[in-house]
Amino acid sequence: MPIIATQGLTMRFPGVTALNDLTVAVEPGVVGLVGANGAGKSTLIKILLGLLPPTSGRAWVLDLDVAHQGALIRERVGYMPEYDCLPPDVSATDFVVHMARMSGLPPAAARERAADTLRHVGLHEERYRPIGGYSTGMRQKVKLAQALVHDPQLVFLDEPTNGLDPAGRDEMLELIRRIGTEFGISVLVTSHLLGELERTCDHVVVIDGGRLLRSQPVAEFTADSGTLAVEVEEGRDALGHRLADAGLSVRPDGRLLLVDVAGEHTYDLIRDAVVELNLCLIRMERRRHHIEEVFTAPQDAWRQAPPMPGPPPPATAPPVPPAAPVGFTSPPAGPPGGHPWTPPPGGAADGRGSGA
Ligand SMILES: Nc1ncnc2c1ncn2[C@@H]1O[C@H](COP(=O)(O)OP(=O)(O)OP(=O)(O)O)[C@@H](O)[C@H]1O
Repeated sequence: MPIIATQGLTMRFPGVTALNDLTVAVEPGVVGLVGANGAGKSTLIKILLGLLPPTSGRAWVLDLDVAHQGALIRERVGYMPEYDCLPPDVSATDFVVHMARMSGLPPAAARERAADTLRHVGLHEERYRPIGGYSTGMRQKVKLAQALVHDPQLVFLDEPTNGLDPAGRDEMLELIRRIGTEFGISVLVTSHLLGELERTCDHVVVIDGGRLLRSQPVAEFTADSGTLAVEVEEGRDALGHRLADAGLSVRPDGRLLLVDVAGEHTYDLIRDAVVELNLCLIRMERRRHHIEEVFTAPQDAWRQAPPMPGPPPPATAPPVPPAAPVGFTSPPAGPPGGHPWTPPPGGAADGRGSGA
């Protein structure tokens, strides 16, 4: 059963469409909801909690209809809002106990659950101090604790890493992961940072301008790219030209060469070229996609790669005419859609680069 499902969900505010015909379903687990600022993430959460009626469309949370069963949804779902209005004069313990009582727990159970939850989020030591003296990271933990205290089936965490330094961010992401794995609570976590969701989530939903861009397991986002990253100690360019001569599609990327895998023989060609050129191979590994590439078409990504310099002319040879290496090193003379170091159709380039 999906934990969340929407069908043609649309939310229009005066002058802005926050959600635009959004249809998506997500299964239990740790789910990332990602989109730029203003993409519609918080609006979706408010609709899912039954707090904001959509302009049109329908939505269900834990099989409950947001239009009629908002109160039941809020009993079973915890919510960590993006912004806080925590009472400064109250301790974390008193605040979280109060929230537990509001959720219907009796006094003793509320105190026990609050102590447990504050310990889980890492606020055990400071729990009796007034919240007004807390750092941003501690305030985020209080918000997280109050979302978890009534033992929900599902939590909505709206930008939980906002305002945190790198160490605080890592700690929060680790906590979120544990909520899903150790406590078995499903999580919907929003972020505008794709990279941090890659480590934390099982599934990612990407929205852009209120529309669904993608909904996919993280493993599919980060599937094998079909590219080998090759690093040699010195002689990157010589190796690149040699591999292109051999008919491989190869381009530079910093210290690396990225080689499209055309079959098992690709490995043999690289090995042979390294040996023939007497180079020191540091690594050769399959590349995985990064989740950020969702926003970058593959051809754009390749265009960002700096064009490879042509091979330096041998000291004794006459200078290479400027036009000669173009077919080998720059895209215009190659096949349509080709890229640096892709040899022209019909096979290898003239071989001037090889063995340089
Ligand atoms: N109550 C409202 N009245 C008018 N416009 C609103 C209202 N709430 C949200 N919006 C608009 O709807 C769009 C989506 O806002 P929303 O807060 O859902 O985005 P978000 O993805 O959560 O962004 P952020 O990451 O900045 O929090 C924005 O253009 C926002 O200005």
